[in-house]
Amino acid sequence: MPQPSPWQTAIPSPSQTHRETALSRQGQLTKPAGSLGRLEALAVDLAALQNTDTPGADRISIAVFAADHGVCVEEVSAFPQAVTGQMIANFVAGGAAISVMARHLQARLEVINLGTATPPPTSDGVVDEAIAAGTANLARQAAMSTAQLEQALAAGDRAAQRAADQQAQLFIGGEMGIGNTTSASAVACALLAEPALALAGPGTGLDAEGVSHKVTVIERALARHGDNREPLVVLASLGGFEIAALAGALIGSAARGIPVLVDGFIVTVAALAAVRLRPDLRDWLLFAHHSREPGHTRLLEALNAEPVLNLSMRLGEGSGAAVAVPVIRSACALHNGMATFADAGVNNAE
Ligand SMILES: O=C(O)c1ccc[n+]([C@@H]2O[C@H](COP(=O)([O-])O)[C@@H](O)[C@H]2O)c1
Ligand SMILES: Cc1cc2nc[nH]c2cc1C
Repeated sequence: MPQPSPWQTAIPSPSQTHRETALSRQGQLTKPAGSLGRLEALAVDLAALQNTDTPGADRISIAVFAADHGVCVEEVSAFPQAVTGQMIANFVAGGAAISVMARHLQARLEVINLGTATPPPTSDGVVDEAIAAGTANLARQAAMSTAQLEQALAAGDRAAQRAADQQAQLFIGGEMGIGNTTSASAVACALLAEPALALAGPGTGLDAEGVSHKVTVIERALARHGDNREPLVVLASLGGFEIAALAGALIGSAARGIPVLVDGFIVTVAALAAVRLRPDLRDWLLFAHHSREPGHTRLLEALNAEPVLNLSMRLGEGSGAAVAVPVIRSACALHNGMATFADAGVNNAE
């Protein structure tokens, strides 16, 4: 009997008992009901997901998935492709935004190389999951084979297993890949049956002319792909290794009972593909921030997601999710530490 693929494993249901206990506690804490706004719902969601009365986000696992994209030959990015490999080295050297945030949060950071066109200047400390030296040019052919897609999904699942081994209370997936907003936009267009114009944006910083060229490249890819919306077919045809690995990591985290804090545009596309594949994943996703990349608004709406922050960030790497962690920690500290009306001898509303 062939082994089931990792993304086929069961995803548990959040604990209804802990949700109810947490909701009841929120109603007894010394504050007018609802006055902590979204912080209340965040604490209640985490209590249900973590199967506990005392939710927390002290132990965080961040995995940054990096890969190159064949579609870069179509000149769809403001930056050269070599930056992907160079940034991998910067992530492990500690100089990237996500490296700083991981230290700041005392989170575990791992950097996973799914395959770059130019090898990183150093691979010390990088998890090597290289599949190929980047995907094929999705404007002209399928980005990857189904075997490569399975490899990427499995690499993501292994990252989720390492997070579980560390007893992570929260998983953050980040990404890095020059050209990946073209791939992510194309995947989103195929899944949502939207035109390229609705989802393509500047990415790392294209001007208006650059964005129109990117739209024509995505239109070509969509015409080649046809109207198949099956998530695995869409990922193989239009995706990237890091996007597919993220989809595997999100499903793998949920399957192991670890809630996920979703980052920006590219991670949200991976989340959309993963939710289409496994609808029960949706319960396990908290949305960290609203990216400046214009297509993110449509994606958040498709996932019925209300992100915690909107700071006009558009960096990727998991940086927006990392910046939202102090808010999540605040929600948990308040939930766990506040006195109840009864404890404090404060009168509740009539
Ligand atoms: O996360 C986001 O919302 C986001 C929005 C725009 C760009 N990025 C990052 O920029 C890179 C892709 O941009 P581009 O223009 O090369 O397609 C990639 O490494 C992403 O991490 C990330
Ligand atoms: C420098 C740089 C850093 C990044 N981090 C994520 N995407 C990126 C793209 C560029 C260009």
